[in-house]
Amino acid sequence: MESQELPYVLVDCIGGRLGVYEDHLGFLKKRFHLITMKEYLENKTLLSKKIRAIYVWYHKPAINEELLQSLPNLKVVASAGVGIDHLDLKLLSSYGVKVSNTPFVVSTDTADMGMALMLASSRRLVEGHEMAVSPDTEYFPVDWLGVEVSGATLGIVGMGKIGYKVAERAKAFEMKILYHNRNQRKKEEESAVGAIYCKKIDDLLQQSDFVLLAATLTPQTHKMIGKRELELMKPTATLINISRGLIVDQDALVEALQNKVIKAAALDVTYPEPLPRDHPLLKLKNVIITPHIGSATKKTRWVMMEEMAESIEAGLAGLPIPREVLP
Ligand SMILES: O=CC(=O)O
Repeated sequence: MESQELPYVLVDCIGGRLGVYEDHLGFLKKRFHLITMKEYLENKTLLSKKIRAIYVWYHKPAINEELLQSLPNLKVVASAGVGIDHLDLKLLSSYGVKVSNTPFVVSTDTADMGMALMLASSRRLVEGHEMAVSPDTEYFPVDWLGVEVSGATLGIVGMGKIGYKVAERAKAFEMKILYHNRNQRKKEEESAVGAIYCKKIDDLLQQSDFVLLAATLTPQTHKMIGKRELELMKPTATLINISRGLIVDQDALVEALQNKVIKAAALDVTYPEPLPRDHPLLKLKNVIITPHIGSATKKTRWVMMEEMAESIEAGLAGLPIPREVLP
């Protein structure tokens, strides 16, 4: 097939680079004619009617009404990952645009990331590494006490696919597992991992040594962890967030960490991302921040890309869209 016959798909640039892995380009370019946002904006008249799909990676490009109005032949938006809080599904549907995501493939890696953050924070891996490689620090390991993960109480907020996978891992660490979720899991699912349901989040917050956030961002969960909730946590507890930054009131978190209301935080997500370089969270020793890399392993990112391509191809062929997200 000639490249001009391939469907035109809009992608964005992130930090001046194409928001697509180098390794994925060969696969994608065989199927699609990729147009960057910059190319599109420079050549709107020629391109607006040609673009039929948008490939959304790391929440980019932002899709608003103005963009939708300018793309009369847009049929599919394929979004990487499970969260779709960056998309206005009703608006997209009103323009006849179908949406897909990649909800299944990200769970294992994101759960691994939750465990990695919990272990890294509790055993002070980042601080320890910095000290161990620093040329002018005297190496004095007896200072480096952490807290135990094995046998501690883990409270999982949001027991969907990712939360449940965290529970499976935590079971191997002999943790006591509490969870809070809109709906209680089936008894057999609870007993398979030894998880105890807390209908009231307060009970979970008061008892947990580690509170791990794996809830979907919705208007109901927006800033659900605020000053009150942080004050309910133990002063020895750590907050881990692998879902979305906006689940937490970040100003309240900064205050709680500065005043030792809680012990520490380990965050794969913040708002905004990245944080401004002078943000107070970046100055705190009891905080670990990673750049939203829950699903960032080579294999998973490849499958995500394949699934997105598959959804675009199906949508453009008028077939049912795998993993379609309905408004
Ligand atoms: O943030 C990542 C995802 O939504 O999968």
